[in-house]
Amino acid sequence: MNYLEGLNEPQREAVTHGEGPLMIIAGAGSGKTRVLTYRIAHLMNRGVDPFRIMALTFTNKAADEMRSRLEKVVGTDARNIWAGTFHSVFSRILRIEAQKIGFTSQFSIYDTDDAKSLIRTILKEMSLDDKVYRVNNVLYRISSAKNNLISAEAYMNSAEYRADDEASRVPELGKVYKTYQERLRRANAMDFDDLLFNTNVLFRDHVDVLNKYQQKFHYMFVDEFQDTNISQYLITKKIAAVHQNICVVGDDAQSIYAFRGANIQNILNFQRDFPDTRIVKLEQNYRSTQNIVNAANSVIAKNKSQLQKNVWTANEEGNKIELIKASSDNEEGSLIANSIFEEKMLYQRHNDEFAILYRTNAQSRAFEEALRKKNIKYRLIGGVSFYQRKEIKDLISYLRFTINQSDEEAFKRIINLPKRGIGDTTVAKIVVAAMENNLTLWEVVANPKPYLGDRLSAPIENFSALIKSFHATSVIKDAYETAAHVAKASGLLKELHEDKTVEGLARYENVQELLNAIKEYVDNPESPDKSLSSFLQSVSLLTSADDEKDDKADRVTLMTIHSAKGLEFKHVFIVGMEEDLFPSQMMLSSMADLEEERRLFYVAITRAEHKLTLSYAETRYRFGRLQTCEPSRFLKEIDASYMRMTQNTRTFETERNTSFVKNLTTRKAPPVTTPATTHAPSTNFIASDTSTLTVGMKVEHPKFGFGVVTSIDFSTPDKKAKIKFEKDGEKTLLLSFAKLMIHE
Ligand SMILES: Nc1ncnc2c1ncn2[C@@H]1O[C@H](COP(=O)(O)OP(=O)(O)OP(=O)(O)O)[C@@H](O)[C@H]1O
Ligand SMILES: [Mg+2]
Repeated sequence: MNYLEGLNEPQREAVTHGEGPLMIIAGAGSGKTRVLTYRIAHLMNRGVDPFRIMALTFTNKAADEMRSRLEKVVGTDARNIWAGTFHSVFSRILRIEAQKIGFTSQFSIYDTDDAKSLIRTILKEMSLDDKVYRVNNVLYRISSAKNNLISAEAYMNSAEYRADDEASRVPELGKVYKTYQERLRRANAMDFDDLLFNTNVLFRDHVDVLNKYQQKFHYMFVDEFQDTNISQYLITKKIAAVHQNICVVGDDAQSIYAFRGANIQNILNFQRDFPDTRIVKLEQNYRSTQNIVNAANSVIAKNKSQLQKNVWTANEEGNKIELIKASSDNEEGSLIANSIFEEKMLYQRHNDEFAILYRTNAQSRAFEEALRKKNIKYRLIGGVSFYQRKEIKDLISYLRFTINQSDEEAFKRIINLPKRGIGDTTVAKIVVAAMENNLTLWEVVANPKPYLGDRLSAPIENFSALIKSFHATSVIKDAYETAAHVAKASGLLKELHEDKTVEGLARYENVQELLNAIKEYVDNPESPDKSLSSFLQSVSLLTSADDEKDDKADRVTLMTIHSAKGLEFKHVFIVGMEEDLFPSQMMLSSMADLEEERRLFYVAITRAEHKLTLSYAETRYRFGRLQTCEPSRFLKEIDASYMRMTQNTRTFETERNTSFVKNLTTRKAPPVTTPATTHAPSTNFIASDTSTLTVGMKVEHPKFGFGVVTSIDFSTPDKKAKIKFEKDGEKTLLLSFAKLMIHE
C-alpha cells in the first residue's frame, strides 16, 4: 500500500518532514492522528529502528489502534515501538529504574480507590474531620500539586499553598500530603500522578538515566498535545532535548483537561523550547459532513481564546442536526433507543456505528434501560468498570500482594478474605505493632508471635505461609498459572462457587473472565513478558476509556464526552443538553470554565461522521429529586440553519440564521378555535413570546394546563408572573423559564 497517496499536500509535507521538531495544531477530523501514524510508518520504511520510537497517546486503546494500523503498513515490527499512554510508557521506565529512586521494580500502582482508602486512613489517624477534609477534595489538591511538580516538602514550605489551605479551612493539608507520600513509599506503591512525578524526579536527579533514554529515543510523538500537563510535557521535552525529533499534534479547541492541570500554554511553550519548530496547518476535515463541520465551527467561534483556524470539508452537505425534546430523562432514553432502532431497520446500520455521549456517567442509566428493552446491544465505557468490581479487585489484590508484600491497601483487602478469623481488632493491632516497632505490616505478619501472642498469631501465620507459597509460585510460573493457583488456593473461587444466587454466579464468571484475560495476555506475543508483575502493570494502567473486554462485538457505545476524544462514529447522539448539566453547573465558576465546557461540546459534535442528534429532557431526576430543566445555552449557539427539530412525530425546519431555540420560543401560537376551557393541555404545544404578556391573558403551561395571568412583576431583571391555573391554583413563574402558550 502506498500510504503517501492517502494524504493531502500539507499532510504529506508533515509525514515526509525530515529531522527536527514538528508541530501540527489543526482542527478536529483533519487527519492529525493519521499523519502521526503515517509519519511513524514512513520513518520505519526509511530504516528507522522501531525501538527508537516513542509514541504517546491518550488511551491504551488509541495506542493499540495505532499499532494495528502500523502493522498493516510496516508489518509486525510495529510492535517494538514504545507506544502507549504517558502513564504506561513512563511506568515501564520506572520499573526498569525503580531502585534509583528508592522503590523496587515490583512496586504497586494504587488506583483511585486505593488512594482514597489511604487518605481516609490518614485523616482518621490525624483526627481530621472528613466532612471538612473531604476525601475527593484532598486527593484533588494533592494531585494538582503533583501535576505542577510541587513535592510534599515544597508544598509545606510554600506560603501560597499554606494561605490557600487556610482560606479553604484545610490547614493540615500539607501534612496529609506528606504522610500520604510516606505511606505510598512504605507500601512500595505509586499512585497515577506519581508515575509522572517520579519520572521527573528520576530524570532530574539521575543525569545518566536521562542520557540513556535520550540516546535510545531518536523520535518522539505526542498525540492530543493540547491535553498534556506540565509534568508530562517536561518529561517529553527532556527526552527529546538531544535529538530534537519531536512531533506533537493537537487542537487547542479540543483542550478539555484544564481542570486536571493540562495547560494550553504548552502549545506556546513548545515554540519557545524548540525554536526551529516547523508548523504545519491542516484545515480540511475528512470526517464529517458540511452541516456538522459548520455547526461545530459556529459553536467554537463563541470562544474568545483560541488560535485562528479555518476548518472546512469537501464532504457532502449531509443531514441537518436533529434536536429531540423529551419530557423526562426516561423518555429521552426511549426516544433515542427508538431512533437507533429505526435507523437500523431503514438503513441496515450496525450497532457500532452509533455512540451516545453524555456529560456525566450517571446519565447512562436511562439509555441502558431503553436499549435493553429494544434488545439493542451496547457497551458502557467508564462507569463501574470490570476492574472495579469487588470480586475482581479482591483477586487482583491477592496478586498484587503476592508480588509486593509492602502493598498495604491490598493487604487490608485480603487479610480476612475469605474469612479466616482475623477481625478488624487484630488488623488494628498489626498496624499498631508495625508502627511502634518501625516495621512494615508484612514484617509483623510474617512473624507475629512477639507482637500479638500465640492465640492471635495462628491464623496470621497461616496467611503468611499462604502468601509465601504464592510468591514462590510466581517466581517459577507465568502470570496465568500463578493467578489460577492463587484464585483456587486462596479460597476465593470456592467461596464464589458456593454462592448460588444469580449475582454469585455472575461474580464467579467474572473471576473466570479475569483468568481468561490473563491467559490471553500470556499468549499474546506483544506482551513485554509473561510474568505476573508485567500483567498487573498493564491492568493497573487501564483507563476508564479502555475498559470493556468484549471489544469486537457489534455494540452501541455509551460514554462520556471526555472518553470520546479522538474517536469517530457514523451517528452520534449528544444527550442531556440542559443548563446545569451541560454546561455543567459544577464547572461553571468563571468565563474560562465556560469556554472549557464549550470546547467539550466542540469535541462532542466533531465525533460525528454522517449524523448528529442532540437531545434534552424537560424534567430529570437529579440528586434524588425531580427537577425541571432548561435547554442548554449551547443549543442557541449552533447556527439554526444547520438544525432541525423532531418533536414527537412532527418535524419542522427553522428559518436561516436565526437562533434556533429563540426561534422556537418566539414562534407564534397557532390560532385557537376552541375556547380555553378545561381540557388536557395541547399535544402540539408551542411556547409563545411572553414579552407582550398582560394581566388577564389566558395561557397554557405544558404541565399546569390552562390559567389566567393575575399579575406581572417587573421589579426584578427576570420578569415574574402570577398565574391562576384552573387545576393547580395560583403559581408564580419566571417568564424566561416558564414555557407558556398564549391563547388570547
Ligand atoms: N487525506 C485523507 N484522505 C482520506 N481520509 C482521510 C485523510 N486524512 C484523514 N482522513 C480520515 O479522516 C478521519 C479523521 O482523521 P483523524 O482521526 O486522523 O483526525 P484528527 O485530526 O486526529 O481528529 P481529532 O481532532 O478528532 O483527533 C479518519 O477517518 C481518517 O482516516
Ligand atoms: Mg486524533
